[in-house]
Amino acid sequence: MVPPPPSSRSWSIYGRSEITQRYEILERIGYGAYADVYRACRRSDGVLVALKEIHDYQSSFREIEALQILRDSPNVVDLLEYFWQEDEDAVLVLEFLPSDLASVIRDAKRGGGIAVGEVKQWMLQILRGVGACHRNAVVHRDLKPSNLLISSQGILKLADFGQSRILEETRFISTNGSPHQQGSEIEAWIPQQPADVRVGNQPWLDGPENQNSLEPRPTNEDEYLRELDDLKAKYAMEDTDKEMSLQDCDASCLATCSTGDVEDDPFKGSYTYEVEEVKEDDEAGALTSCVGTRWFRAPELLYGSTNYGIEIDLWSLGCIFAELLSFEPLFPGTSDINQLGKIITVLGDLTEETWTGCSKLPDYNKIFFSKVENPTGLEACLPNRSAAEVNLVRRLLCYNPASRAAAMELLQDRYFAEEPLPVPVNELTVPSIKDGHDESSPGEWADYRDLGSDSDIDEFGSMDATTIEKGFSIRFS
Ligand SMILES: Nc1ncnc2c1ncn2[C@@H]1O[C@H](COP(=O)(O)OP(=O)(O)OP(=O)(O)O)[C@@H](O)[C@H]1O
Repeated sequence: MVPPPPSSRSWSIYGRSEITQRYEILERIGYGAYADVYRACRRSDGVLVALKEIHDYQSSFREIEALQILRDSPNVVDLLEYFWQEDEDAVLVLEFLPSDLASVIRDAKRGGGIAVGEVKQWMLQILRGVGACHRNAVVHRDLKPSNLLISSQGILKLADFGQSRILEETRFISTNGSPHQQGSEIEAWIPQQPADVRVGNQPWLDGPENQNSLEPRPTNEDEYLRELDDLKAKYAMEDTDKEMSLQDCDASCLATCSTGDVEDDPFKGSYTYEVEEVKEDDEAGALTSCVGTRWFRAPELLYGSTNYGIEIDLWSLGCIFAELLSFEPLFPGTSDINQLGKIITVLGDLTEETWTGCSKLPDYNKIFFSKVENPTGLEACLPNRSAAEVNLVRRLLCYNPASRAAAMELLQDRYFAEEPLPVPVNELTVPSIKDGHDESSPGEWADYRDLGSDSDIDEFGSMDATTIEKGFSIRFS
């Protein structure tokens, strides 16, 4: 999504005395779909911080909740405090992290690569950060290189939890219905009570609306297991409802046209999604499929799944690792359909043979791709990389979400124990300049970033659209 021009932004942070008394705001350093981020100096001790002013209630809530849960994780950005008053945007005070993985990749592309020992250390830190999220039942839902921030000492930290969700038990069940075989995650079902770091008087947080979203967590295991049973029953019913209301297609972002739309524009559904960007998860707990930046979005999301879990982060991780190894985005799709096409061209057909149960995905029977006789394969996308490196990426980029290796599992991969060993963190090369999204620094890399977000022009290639019972089907070649 293209953010509003600076002139239409609130800039309200400068008028917030409770903030400006404690922090000197130095400059705006970035913005995203929902937030403006400023570099600031804490008046009491001169420490640099990032002030993230979030313009969306739900994003604020999600980011604060996730960061509280993950507050002791060394590879997750530190939330120092936050300000949130009624009728005002939330402002999060975060540790200031001057660089990010996108800049590491940019510098590698421009100037001769990254040593294998450094690649391994970046990967280890990413895996520890993602592992911490998943152990705590937090699914990030927007992992990409520019959300992996880096301190000047080389410590990499996951940031931007505005799209994150705390998962309930059912989200650890893979979409094909079998329990997820990731032992370490089982204990992580028990969500932790977030520590309270509220600042100031925030009575509205205790009102009924907020009690709803910050539900008290069960405190002991019996209580928790009882809640799981309730949830299972609830989601079982919900899934049946979804099957029956498939033709409404209102929860998916791909080819969501009804027959009525065909007359106007068979691809209106896709365009609509581009404009709407992130849809909300519904109140009953079904997740939206419209999350994350497209290039890093898992195939089940592209096919409209609303019943997914940590596995979508693992797919993103595979794309990030591939980019770290080749300095090029692996699947740079220009539309959701084009994105799926790019994935299938490399990995081969997505069928019941490659992922049992995929035909039940909401949009699976609406989009058909011609059979890919000779998939490109990951090796060809990662030229000059070792078999161990390709294998690491392959363990993440599995069509079947349940087959994707967990972050904690990958930490044990022999790749990290083989020579050359990961370099110590303080020997990593940290780019001194980060490419922001700021208007003042447009250019090649900014364009690169924009391409990854949901934008506009679709490249469909040749296609046939035919009317079917539930709407229409599109066949691409
Ligand atoms: N702790 C931080 N230290 C330094 N810079 C930061 C920090 N947090 C965010 N930024 C900068 O601000 C930019 C926007 O922040 P962030 O990605 O968190 O916002 P967002 O609105 O949620 O973005 P997106 O549209 O990518 O989801 C980031 O790309 C980064 O450059």
